[in-house]
Amino acid sequence: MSEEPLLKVEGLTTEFTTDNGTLTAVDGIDFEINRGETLCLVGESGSGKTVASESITRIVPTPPGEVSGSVVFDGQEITAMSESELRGIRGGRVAHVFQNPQDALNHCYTVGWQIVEAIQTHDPDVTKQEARERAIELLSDVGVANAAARLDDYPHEFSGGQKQRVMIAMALVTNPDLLIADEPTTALDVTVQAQILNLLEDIQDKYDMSILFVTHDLGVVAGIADEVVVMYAGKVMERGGVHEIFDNPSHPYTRALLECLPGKARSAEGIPGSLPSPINPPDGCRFAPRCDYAVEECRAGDQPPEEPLSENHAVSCVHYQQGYDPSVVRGEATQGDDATAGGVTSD
Ligand SMILES: Nc1ncnc2c1ncn2[C@@H]1O[C@H](COP(=O)(O)OP(=O)(O)OP(=O)(O)O)[C@@H](O)[C@H]1O
Ligand code: NI
Repeated sequence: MSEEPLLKVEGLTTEFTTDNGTLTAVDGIDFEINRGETLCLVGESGSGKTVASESITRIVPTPPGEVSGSVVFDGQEITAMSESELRGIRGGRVAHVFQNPQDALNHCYTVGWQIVEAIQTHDPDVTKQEARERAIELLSDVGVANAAARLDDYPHEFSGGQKQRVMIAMALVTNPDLLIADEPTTALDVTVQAQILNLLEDIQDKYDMSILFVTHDLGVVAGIADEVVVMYAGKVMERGGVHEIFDNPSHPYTRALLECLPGKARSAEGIPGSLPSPINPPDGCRFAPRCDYAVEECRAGDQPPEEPLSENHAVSCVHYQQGYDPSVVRGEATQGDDATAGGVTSD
């Protein structure tokens, strides 16, 4: 019998009431995160990754947002919890790290003061002295050199990468089971990015956490993910283990994202076209309007059901359904087929 996942999300849907109508940012997505594992939620800007990750503990603003579906965290249905019960989980067993550490740190207080404050808020029985010692330990754990001395420095005395380390230290205060990191390296330069990714891997082991890593950059996914969920316009396009996704990318959207990585065919321009309106999404596969391989069936009904490709790999694409030929979307020439794979745009 396999161990129950730490997080099990089913039919997660988040809608916003706007002046122009109801905007569905996340439209019935499912995923699971196993203990000690990292799941990457990846997709272009506006796909609904942030909203999905913030809907788990409902830190998404409600209203105007409304979250539905099931979120089971460590065996407990948390969607049914009251605001006050949820507060115990957020910033506790589930911690968040965001893209811009400067927005989250208070400029007026030393970094040490802020960590001590977080420690004492979490556990009022901890003395100031104990909290300071713990803060030094945390800062060392996240790789801040001379942690004891740096405690009395203000945020502006830290570089961007160091500030992100401080934010990670703050997230670790409660010894969370799940760390949700939303584009934590996007604002950093490439070398620092790599250091922060390594840090996350190190502390994941030390603190025995699961990580939900949100990014628009498939390039960072390979190094950190165990599992990958590719999102587009509020829906899941493809999911699988990191090897399945990189060695056998199957949805035209995933394949297009890979083509946009540095050094690849579309690295300069990105995927042509733009996301559909989340207020009035197209019928059929959400990606069909931008897909080189869309046929009539791709433009009708709902998002196609996920077709299993292997034990840990599934794709929501008509071309993988029975009666269709997936080689068309995979750029593999089919025998006796004169249609050019890689091809014809239908609009
Ligand atoms: N508070 C809100 N009110 C109304 N619409 C919102 C709100 N927050 C997000 N949205 C909309 O929800 C959709 C998904 O946004 P989200 O921020 O989750 O995308 P994302 O995948 O995280 O993109 P990025 O890579 O840019 O961070 C977008 O269309 C966005 O405009
Ligand atoms: Ni986002």
